Amino acid sequence: MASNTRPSAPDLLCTDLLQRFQFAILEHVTGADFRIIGHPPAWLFTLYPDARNNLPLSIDARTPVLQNFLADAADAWQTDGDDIAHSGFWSEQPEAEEPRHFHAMALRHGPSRLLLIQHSTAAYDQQATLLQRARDQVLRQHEHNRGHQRAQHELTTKLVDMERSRDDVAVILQQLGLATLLIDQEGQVRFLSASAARLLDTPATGGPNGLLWETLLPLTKPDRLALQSMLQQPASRRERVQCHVETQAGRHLWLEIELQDDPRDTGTKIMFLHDMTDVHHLRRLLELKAHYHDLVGKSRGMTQIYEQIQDLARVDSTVLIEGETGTGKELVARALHQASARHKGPFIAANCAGLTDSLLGSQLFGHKKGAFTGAIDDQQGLFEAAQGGVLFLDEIGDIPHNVQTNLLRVLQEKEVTRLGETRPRKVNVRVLTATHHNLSQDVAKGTFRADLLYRIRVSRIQLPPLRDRKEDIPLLVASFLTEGRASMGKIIHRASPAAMAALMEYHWPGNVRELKSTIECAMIHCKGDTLEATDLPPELRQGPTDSPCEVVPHGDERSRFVAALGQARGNRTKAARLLGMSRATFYRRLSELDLPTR
Ligand SMILES: Nc1ncnc2c1ncn2[C@@H]1O[C@H](COP(=O)(O)OP(=O)(O)OP(=O)(O)O)[C@@H](O)[C@H]1O
Repeated sequence: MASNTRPSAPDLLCTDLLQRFQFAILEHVTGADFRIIGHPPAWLFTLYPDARNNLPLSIDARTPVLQNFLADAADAWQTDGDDIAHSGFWSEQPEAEEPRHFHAMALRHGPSRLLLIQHSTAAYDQQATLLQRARDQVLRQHEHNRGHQRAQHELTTKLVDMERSRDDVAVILQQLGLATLLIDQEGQVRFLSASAARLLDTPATGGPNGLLWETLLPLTKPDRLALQSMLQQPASRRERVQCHVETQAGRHLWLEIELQDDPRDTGTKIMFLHDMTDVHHLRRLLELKAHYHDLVGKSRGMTQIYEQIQDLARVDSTVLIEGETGTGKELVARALHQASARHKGPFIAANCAGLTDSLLGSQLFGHKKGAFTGAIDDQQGLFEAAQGGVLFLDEIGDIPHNVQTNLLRVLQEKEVTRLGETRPRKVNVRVLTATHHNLSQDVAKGTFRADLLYRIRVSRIQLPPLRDRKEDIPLLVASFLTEGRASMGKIIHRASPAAMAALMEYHWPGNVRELKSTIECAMIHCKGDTLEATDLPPELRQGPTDSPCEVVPHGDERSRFVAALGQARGNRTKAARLLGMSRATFYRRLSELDLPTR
């Protein structure tokens, strides 16, 4: 075990708690060198066997994601605030072992630059489940917190042995440094330890002061009821109660409250307050920053998008989502739907590109039987289908003029009239739209109605291209490897440092969609458990290659399209995927390039 532990008294509980969570705590020394704080978990030595003897521990290409993360960590260490940098989840598979999943956080603690690495015990490809489980795990692990149990044992023994006055109890509680209250049968606070007073931003009280615990602890009603009910339970059936408290100084705390009987008088209860606020914040940060619904990314650009989505989820306005092809516009629309009060209603996506006036009109607004040739039945449109939910209109810049006029009317009146009918029907639908066009320019050119633009652009979200947020690439790669593992059944856990460098270097004109198809393609050709640079398409590599990976050659755009169609044997969906673009964009470019769309 590492010998240079630094157990300063106030940090002991915290360090112990982090270790309970399987955190390895490293302090930055210089460059990639770190000093291990406390007792490192055994898994650290499976990653860095030499750390057992050769301190300091040097982070290197054995953990490429972690090595990569050091650049982000350096930024977080430089700030004076409470910035925490998150690596997101990644996997390592030490020789002859099951894959293990990790995430790391970098933060400053006074002058110390800390790197916390956590071994995540659940499968990281089920992050949502993991977060829920992690929370349960927090509770379970905390339950077994040895330091705390020792303290409680010591307390109980002393109470039984000594049978002294309450003053003695108070002295012991005080010395143990735990946040505790003693409450009598009437619910009055008989004692409040200095730690508890500090935690609650209230003066300590060594003796009875007539204050009820409900007054001292400003809990929400459900939390108060839960605690009251726990007070009635026999000791064997009591569980910890999780509570949120806003202190007198306005601080928000997340506590777990544990109740014990005073061994000399079971009418008196000892309340232990466990402060879980940091853990709560860390988890929230982790949850908020590394991914949001199905969106992956922890760059500043993406975290700002997550915040925007959260804000816009609270209102019901139309939103225009702008961004290059493959930047995740549809995922943003889906996240907005999921985060909003309409999440129980439907999410209907319609692509407006490449459809004629009447087809798109009938698709959106519905039609009456006989309204046009082929209208063999009454048919509701997508507006009606999205009733109570969200209608996402992709490629809104491509809708024909006639449909623009009808759409404007629906947005204004909140009612649709099916083609061939005169009776309008009320609709309650939130409309989200997306485009890669510059709609202001389309308005200037006269191809898009200005009044419709103002209607749909009440709020806007602008997605950054991938080349402007390359720090998201390792996280996206990890996420696509996970998806690929599930769908292809190939156990590939990581990209080699050289492959990762090539992925970071490339300019990604097709953005995240192109990255995703690149990883899928590379996984097909990968022979081992690590993606190598040679598994990547040639445009990402330097020098010639004999990789059999299916790729589209460089050259002018028309030849690239022709080559892609050839490779895909005329299958347009496959050709679009090879070029890293959506079908809609592919069809649009085909007609712009004067290539057959059928
Ligand atoms: N931030 C992201 N995290 C994870 N996957 C992403 C992200 N952004 C895009 N993707 C993936 O890339 C692909 C394209 O995403 P999406 O269809 O949302 O892009 P788009 O901007 O709407 O594209 P287009 O303009 O071509 O229709 C999808 O497979 C999606 O899952």
